[in-house]
Parts: sequence; C-alpha cells; structure tokens
Amino acid sequence: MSSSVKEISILEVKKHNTPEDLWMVIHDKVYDLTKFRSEHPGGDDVLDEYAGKEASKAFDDVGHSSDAVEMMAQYCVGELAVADRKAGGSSKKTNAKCTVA
Ligand code: HEM
Repeated sequence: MSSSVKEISILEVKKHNTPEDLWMVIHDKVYDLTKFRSEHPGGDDVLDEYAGKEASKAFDDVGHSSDAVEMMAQYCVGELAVADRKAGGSSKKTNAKCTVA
C-alpha cells in the first residue's frame, strides 16, 4: 500500500541544519521550520540549536500548548524513515496530520 506521507532518512534531515534551511525531527515526524523560525514564540535560537536534529525531548520538556501542537502540522514535510526511528519516539499528541506528498 502506498502512503501519502513521505519517508525521510535521518541523514537527509541532518543536511538541513542551518537557520536558512532548518529541519528537525519531533516524534518521528520531520518538520521544515525555516519559515517558522522567526515567528517562534520561544525564539529562533532554540530552534537553531536543534537544526538537523532530533528534538522530541526538548519539545516535550517545554510543555508546549495544544495550540503549539496544532501549529506543527503545517510545517510537517514527512515522516522519519522507519529504520531511523527509536523506540518510544512516536507520540499520539504530535501524531497529527502529516500528509505532504
Ligand atoms: C514545530 C515545532 C514547534 C512549534 C510549532 C512551536 C510552537 C511554540 C508556541 C506556539 C509557543 C508559545 C507557547 C505555547 O503555545 O506553548 C512556543 C514556546 C516555546 N517553545 Fe516552541 N515550538 C516548536 C518547537 C520548539 C523546540 C524544538 C523547542 C526547543 C527547545 C522549543 C522551545 C520553546 C520555548 C523555550 C518556548 C517558550 C516557553 C515559555 O515562554 O514559557 N519549541 N513554541
């Protein structure tokens, strides 16, 4: 069965590790936060810190609101490749729609 969600490897995510090209992984979803960076209420520096990286724990530790979680979907560009996922990485909370082809 084909899925409408694109699978992205962690190696691909790592290439997008600058403020001008900023991707990160949160709960097995890949987000392109390049445009959101300057709008993030928590600041651009914290996002820069996780550019190209796995940021699930950092995201959870902040205790982001449900509004923040809802905002995530629009920046989702795909799912982390199954082989690159870690046990416990997924989260119902942030398993929102991510149907970008
Ligand atoms: C798609 C990813 C993200 C979205 C959509 C997002 C969104 C938001 C929003 C809407 C707020 C305002 C407070 C709230 O509604 O909870 C916020 C605050 C904040 N965020 Fe994020 N955020 C994201 C990722 C991250 C990451 C990876 C970090 C890493 C540490 C982070 C750190 C913070 C901090 C420190 C605050 C300020 C909390 C405070 O003032 O009490 N955020 N974020």
